[in-house]
Amino acid sequence: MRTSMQDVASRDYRDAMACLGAAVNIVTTDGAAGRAGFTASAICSVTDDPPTLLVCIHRGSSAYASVTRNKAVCVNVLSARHEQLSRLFGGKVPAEERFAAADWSTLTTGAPVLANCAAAFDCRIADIVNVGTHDVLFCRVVALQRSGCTDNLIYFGRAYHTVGVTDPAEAGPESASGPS
Ligand SMILES: NC(=O)c1ccc[n+]([C@@H]2O[C@H](COP(=O)([O-])OP(=O)(O)OC[C@H]3O[C@@H](n4cnc5c(N)ncnc54)[C@H](O)[C@@H]3O)[C@@H](O)[C@H]2O)c1
Ligand SMILES: Cc1cc2c(cc1C)N(C[C@H](O)[C@H](O)[C@H](O)COP(=O)(O)O)c1[nH]c(=O)[nH]c(=O)c1N2
Repeated sequence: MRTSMQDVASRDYRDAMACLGAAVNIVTTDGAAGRAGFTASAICSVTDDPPTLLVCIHRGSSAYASVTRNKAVCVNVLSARHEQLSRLFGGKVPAEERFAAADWSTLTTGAPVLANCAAAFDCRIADIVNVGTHDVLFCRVVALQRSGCTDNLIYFGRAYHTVGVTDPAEAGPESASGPS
């Protein structure tokens, strides 16, 4: 199907975006404005000098006030075994219940860092740009956590998939490779 620029409805846009596979992350924050976190796929690297990534957050998200007031986030890149955790942080579950489901530490900003995630980027928010329903957060990386980097959780075609080699001993029953 071809659609011209002027007819692009948000539903058509989302249907096309569902064809763009993306890594799944849990973005967390903590500080005076409280602890919060949400699942996010709209994240990418901006520049390595200074190390900066961007995160798109819906202004209606329950995490929005805490994230923007604390001005700090940790981007926790999920591994294959984190599908269930991604679902918990994907909406409608109270923050305490989301965080109770995993082990967390901190690096520099105090934002929660997920134990054994593929990588964690601890960031201060350097700039915020409003675009439509979302804010684009430009996040300066101030500390890192890296682990084995063996596998990733991917969202594609409105379903979870995995890439890389997953240790069967670590994988949960829900994290088999392929759509779920
Ligand atoms: N960037 C986002 O805010 C974003 C991304 C992925 C999923 N979601 C949310 O997760 C839920 C399930 O999503 P789904 O992929 O199964 O079906 P969907 O039809 O809602 O989304 C398909 C694709 O469109 C994009 N998208 C969805 N909602 C968006 C939004 N509000 N702004 C910008 N891009 C958006 C994403 O790339 C998503 O994978 C929905 O509530 C969706 O809004 C939001
Ligand atoms: C795979 C996947 C990917 C994303 C999301 C969901 C899922 C399942 N969501 C939605 C987001 O996680 C959800 O809306 C928040 O948790 C807000 O819900 P609550 O307001 O907390 O109930 C989401 N939201 C957002 O603001 N930016 C994003 O990049 C994404 N990406």
